[in-house]
Amino acid sequence: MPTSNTSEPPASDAESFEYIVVGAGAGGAVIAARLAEAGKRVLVLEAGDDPLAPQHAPPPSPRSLDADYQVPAFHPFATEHPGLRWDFWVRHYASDGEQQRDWKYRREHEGEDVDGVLYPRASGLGGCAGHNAMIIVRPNNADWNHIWQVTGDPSWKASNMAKYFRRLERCRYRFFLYRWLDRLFGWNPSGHGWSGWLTTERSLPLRTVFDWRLRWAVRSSILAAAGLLPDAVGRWGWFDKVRGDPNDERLVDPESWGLRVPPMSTARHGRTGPREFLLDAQRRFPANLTIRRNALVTRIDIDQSTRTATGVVYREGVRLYQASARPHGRPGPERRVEACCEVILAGGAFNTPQLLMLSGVGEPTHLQEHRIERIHALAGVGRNLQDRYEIGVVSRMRTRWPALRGATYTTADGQYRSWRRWRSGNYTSNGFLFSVLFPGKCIPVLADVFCSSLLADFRGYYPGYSEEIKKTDYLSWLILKAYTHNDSGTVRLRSSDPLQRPEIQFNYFEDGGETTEHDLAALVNGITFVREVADALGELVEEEVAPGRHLFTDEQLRQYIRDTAWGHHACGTCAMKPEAAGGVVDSRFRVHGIDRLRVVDASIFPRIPGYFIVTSVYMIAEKAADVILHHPDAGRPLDAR
Ligand SMILES: Cc1cc2nc3c(=O)[nH]c(=O)nc-3n(C[C@H](O)[C@H](O)[C@H](O)COP(=O)(O)OP(=O)(O)OC[C@H]3O[C@@H](n4cnc5c(N)ncnc54)[C@H](O)[C@@H]3O)c2cc1C
Repeated sequence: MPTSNTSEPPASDAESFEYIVVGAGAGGAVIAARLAEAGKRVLVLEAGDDPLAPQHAPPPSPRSLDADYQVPAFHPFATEHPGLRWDFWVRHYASDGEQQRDWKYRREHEGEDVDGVLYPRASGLGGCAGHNAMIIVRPNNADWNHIWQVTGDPSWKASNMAKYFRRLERCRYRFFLYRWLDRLFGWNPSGHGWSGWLTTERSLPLRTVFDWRLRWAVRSSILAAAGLLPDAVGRWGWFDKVRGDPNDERLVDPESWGLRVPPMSTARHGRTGPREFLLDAQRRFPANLTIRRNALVTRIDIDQSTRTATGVVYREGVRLYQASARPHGRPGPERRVEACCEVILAGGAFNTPQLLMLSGVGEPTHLQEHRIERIHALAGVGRNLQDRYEIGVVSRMRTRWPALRGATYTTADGQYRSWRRWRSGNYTSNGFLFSVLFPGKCIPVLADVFCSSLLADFRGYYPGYSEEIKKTDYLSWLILKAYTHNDSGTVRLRSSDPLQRPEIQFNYFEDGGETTEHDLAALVNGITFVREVADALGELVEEEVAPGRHLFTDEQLRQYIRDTAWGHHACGTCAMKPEAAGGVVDSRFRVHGIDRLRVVDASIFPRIPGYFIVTSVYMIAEKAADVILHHPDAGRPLDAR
């Protein structure tokens, strides 16, 4: 019988660190780097490898892992690269009939019974920040104030959280005078950071500027979009004043709608992020930071009598987790390592709840189903799974975009050479042109519909989707519904085998009531909006291929949305709320009822924040470092407290 934990004293020969961080993704890498900088002895255990300097050769692939990781335009290929990818298969609906209406649904894939829709994740140093689209958009103030309301902890107030964005960012796309005014006089109206670890840039490839057709298309779309927004003149004034910057503090919340040009997390137009920060911290503080790759944590060791996390158990091996590309390596023997201060979980919204449940923390009947010995009953583990709803409106153009001539999205073409030699050209961009934000219906002030245009054929995630990105005669609008009302998704164990993926059920549009109607209505508005913008392109467009203009009534569009929506910002499965309200962690990231165990990743959000989630994850990791380091007991082993 698989038991999760014992109350035996730890083996005396086990290695010991002050902090053990599980997972080196957006949350884990940042907190580990900050703790190591502060002089703590930290061990990072990461199931994946380093994409740029792998310990083990990645599985054979025609594509270069190095380029897919670094080149902004190659991010879709990074999500399908066997050296990085973790494929999850998720259900949007419990009913088979409803689920199978989605053409992206697969019953079987590569000889495996998958029964779901592909949900890409990345494993390796940087986690999903190693394959994401690098879009950096800070959340609204309302998101932090909501956590303050839920927890009663005033340190979550937006006015306090703003400093974390400044701390982490190294903005390189706003007027340099701002940097000096901040440095000399402490005057910083834009709220940007100038010397953090996350470089943010924008890209404006000359080829797109010189492509008259694209220029005309962008101009016409912007004018059409601006004309559709209320108070077009006032909003244009704001756009001009802050250069369409979604991260300018003056635009967060009350002015959160209008036209935007989101920046990317790139340094000299190559991907940068938590991986680079973590490795830099290791270079600066080698004695403090140990990083073990290809190390899958299978259990948290929790002392039953004191309910205290004392360490973790892990297994070494290449691509051990079933979500990784095959071939899977052979799992090495179980190894145990002790944390004399704390264990910090940062495995992401799917893996952190899985690990807690495997370790005996979760809903008692569910643990019993899998014959896992219960350490602490915590019903909220794996509940409250949330995501955006996303929809694509895709048009085929009459001719190819001249700016994309010769683009093969491989290392074999001139555009790649131009990126590699000069860091210039189309591949410096992630493909997004500009975005429009507006309130879809439900929240009158906060924008909840985020529409972005990109030069590609993109209709969601399914095996091989990245090949479609190579088409050079398409324009897609990605409509993202923020502040969705669905919090009934779940992550549950499929088995007690830690190498198996959990069962993920999003329960889309679940409540069927007014709030579902709000979400659907907002998405219908999004489709109508981008269609009107696309109409401004007149003869340039050959045909709308998805949804297709034959679908035009509200009812038809709602059904289309239900059938094809997807998401990629999963969060909330270890929510920061009081235990009685279904919470898993308190406002100091501590797991309710278990001592010396924290969670610092996307799973802690009680409500899905903002529009793109990774900036919020970076900010909470910065906050968690403050919470841990400024606590009077920080760094003191338990028996000394
Ligand atoms: C395709 C895609 C594109 C995206 N684009 C954007 C974007 O442009 N902008 C944006 O803001 N957000 C984007 N996101 C979302 C964002 O990148 C993620 O939400 C964010 O990285 C989540 O951070 P995390 O720390 O919770 O988890 P992750 O970044 O997923 O990190 C978790 C890490 O933990 C490791 N791990 C898990 N379990 C274990 C274990 N048991 N033992 C050891 N290691 C373990 C994993 O290997 C992984 O490296 C995108 C997401 C996807 C999937």
